[in-house]
Amino acid sequence: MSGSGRATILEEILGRKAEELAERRAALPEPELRERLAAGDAPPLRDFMGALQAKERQARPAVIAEVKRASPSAGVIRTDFDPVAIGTAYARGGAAALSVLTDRDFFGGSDDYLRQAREASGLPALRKDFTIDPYQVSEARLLGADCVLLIVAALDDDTLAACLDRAAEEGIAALVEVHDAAELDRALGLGAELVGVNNRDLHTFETRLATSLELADRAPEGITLVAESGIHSRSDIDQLRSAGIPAFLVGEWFMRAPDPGVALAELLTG
Ligand SMILES: O=C(O)c1ccccc1NCC(=O)[C@H](O)[C@H](O)COP(=O)(O)O
Repeated sequence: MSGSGRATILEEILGRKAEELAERRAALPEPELRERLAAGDAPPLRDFMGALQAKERQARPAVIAEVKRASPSAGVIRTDFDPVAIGTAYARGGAAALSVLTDRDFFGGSDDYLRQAREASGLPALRKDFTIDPYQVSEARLLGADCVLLIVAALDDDTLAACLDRAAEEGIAALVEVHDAAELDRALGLGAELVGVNNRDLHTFETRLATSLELADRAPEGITLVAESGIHSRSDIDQLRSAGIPAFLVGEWFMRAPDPGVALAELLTG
């Protein structure tokens, strides 16, 4: 609970996520989930990390383009929401990878949007959701995700370590999201290799590009950093790149554009 005694939005989301997890486990118990994976029921994996690094080698910013219908901070963002059209547009516009919101209650997302956008784009995809248990990592793999989001502020060290282990076991990447130096140190201490710095304070919704700029200096060589949230322009990207950040996660800017693929291409070409 926050200092004011009222639950913050992150606490609210995590409370609902625990209920949803119980519902999902009842519908597909973990042993069955893992049997389905062992039987090869998941789509073939795509190399998420490789896609970010390939763009790095080509000296172009690697953009993870987000498929997001709504958010707690902005409400409904896109009314003509078509994940197939958006995924196709992002592939055409030069995305390195997709991020697809699957949380239904707070972001209007769906597991189907992940399947559909990934299939239409041919790109590796991050399942953007609130992971609180290794079950969801295996579930993400079954849905076809190539990467899962692990938000440090939402996890204690044991659970974060268990989720990272499960991601390694399933062969999928983990984007470990931090917002301050203490969270970055925790992520690195547990061996995270792909680290997202969220410029959005998940308690207040304020976005500050400076968050990524400040934390970039603290990340050692060999860590792939992704700046997330509040990125709107080529000059934002150039500023972040000059601090050594090679990859960028952009949602709302593209989702509000008439053609998200054109908005992405414009961001890439400046
Ligand atoms: O966006 C929100 O309102 C939000 C609220 C609570 C938890 C997470 C939230 N957003 C997730 C994200 O971090 C963004 O979708 C992502 O980084 C893209 O940000 P943007 O380009 O600003 O849409």
